[in-house]
Amino acid sequence: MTRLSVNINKVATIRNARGGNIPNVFQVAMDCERFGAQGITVHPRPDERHIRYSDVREIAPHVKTEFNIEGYPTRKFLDLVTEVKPTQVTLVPDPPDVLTSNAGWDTVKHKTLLQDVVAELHEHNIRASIFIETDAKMIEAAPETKTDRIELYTESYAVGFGQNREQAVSPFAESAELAHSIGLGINAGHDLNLDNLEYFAQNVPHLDEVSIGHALISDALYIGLENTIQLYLRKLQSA
Ligand SMILES: CC(=O)[C@@H](O)[C@H](O)COP(=O)(O)O
Ligand SMILES: NCC(=O)COP(=O)(O)O
Repeated sequence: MTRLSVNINKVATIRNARGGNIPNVFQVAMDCERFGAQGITVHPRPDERHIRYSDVREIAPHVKTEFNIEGYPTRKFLDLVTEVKPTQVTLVPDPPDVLTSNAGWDTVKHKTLLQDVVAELHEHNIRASIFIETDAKMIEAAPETKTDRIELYTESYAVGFGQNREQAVSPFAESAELAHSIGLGINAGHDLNLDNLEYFAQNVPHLDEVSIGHALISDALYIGLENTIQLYLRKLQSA
């Protein structure tokens, strides 16, 4: 079954808004696992607008499921991840000032950079994943980086889901088949939610993990974190 990795960035957004330690990001990570999450995802951005480097250092030794750290591979980011050695690092081509992730890697143009970074992650026994769009050329070039997985950037699916779900999901189903055929593991994320997740998981084969944050934490404001995680898990179980 596809693993659910809960992205807790937005818990840190609320914490930072008042400058204290409420909500306690570390405790939320531990509770997400207790409520059934099969992974914890964080995205420490250069401006630390939400997840701080100190959060990563506090959480890392205590995650019992899988710890996935996302980010652009600056030296500072790589020093952090090779220090804490999470299960997985997801490389994202985000410039520092971007509102949120909005593009996948150009695996042709940035082949050498990605090869070097993936090699460094592997030296520290960290699984590598690269954030990518449903572009066959980009996916076909991904194995040359030696990455273990790709993460399909699912914003276009979320945007198109309401209009025409079949049309929205088909590029992702095709991309997953292609990726699987060339030996890549398949993750997915960005703007997945309670409405669109089940159909995605039913129609995208070989899906190892989804990482979900913004919608899940927003849902938890209404129905509670434990109920929310259980609902997302049931969507994946019924797929
Ligand atoms: C890579 C990805 O799609 C998400 O991790 C996204 O980057 C979330 O980042 P924000 O929580 O800063 O929007
Ligand atoms: N990799 C996607 C992720 O971690 C969370 O994205 P979102 O659900 O906050 O859009």
